[in-house]
Amino acid sequence: MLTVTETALAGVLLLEPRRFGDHRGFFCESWNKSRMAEHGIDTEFVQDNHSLSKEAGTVRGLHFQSPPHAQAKLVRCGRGALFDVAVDIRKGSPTYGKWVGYELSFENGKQLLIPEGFLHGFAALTPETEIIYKCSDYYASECDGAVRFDDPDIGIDWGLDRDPILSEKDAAAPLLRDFETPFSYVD
Ligand SMILES: Cc1cn([C@H]2C[C@H](O)[C@@H](COP(=O)(O)OP(=O)(O)O[C@H]3O[C@H](C)C(=O)[C@H](O)[C@H]3O)O2)c(=O)[nH]c1=O
Repeated sequence: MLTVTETALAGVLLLEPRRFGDHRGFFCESWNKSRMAEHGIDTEFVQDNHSLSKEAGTVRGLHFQSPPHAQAKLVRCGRGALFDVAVDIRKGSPTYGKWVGYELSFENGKQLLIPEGFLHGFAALTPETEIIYKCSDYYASECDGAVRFDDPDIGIDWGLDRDPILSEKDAAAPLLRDFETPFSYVD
């Protein structure tokens, strides 16, 4: 009912809930607390987010919320397709500054679990891309933080074939080297 795949970043997981297809379409339990616990995932989610990116090439990120309102996220694509990215920013982590990215789409039904201590961002790959994601803490604007999506020290390959559409906040975000991460790695 749920396939969980580890990634190159410990704690970042790729999830594929089973879809029951029939002549009408499909049914899928997109999130099941007990099923997640069977895979050792006990993240408590408190807020669902949903955004629409009208144009392909829209990039939102790289964002985080600092403690005491750090957020883990469970991300999926409600419509269209997106390239979802997580970056490890835990001081002392063996994978500090490293990233992983996966195509999440309505078609493939894949989800990405991103723990606290990681940046999150995505690029819309199609027009009218909708992202839907669970957060483990509430929005706290005073804890909102960002790093530039095109930080050369991180080196994300977004697969964009055009200049990205960014918010003013994202266009003005600092580089990783210019900011003190609020997260520390715990082995
Ligand atoms: C995130 C958030 C935003 N807002 C309000 C604040 C702004 O007035 C408006 C747009 O916010 P923002 O431009 O930060 O939205 P995104 O650029 O999509 O940011 C999100 O995109 C990346 C990919 C993330 O992972 C984060 O959840 C979040 O940073 O929604 C809220 O009211 N609650 C919220 O939880």
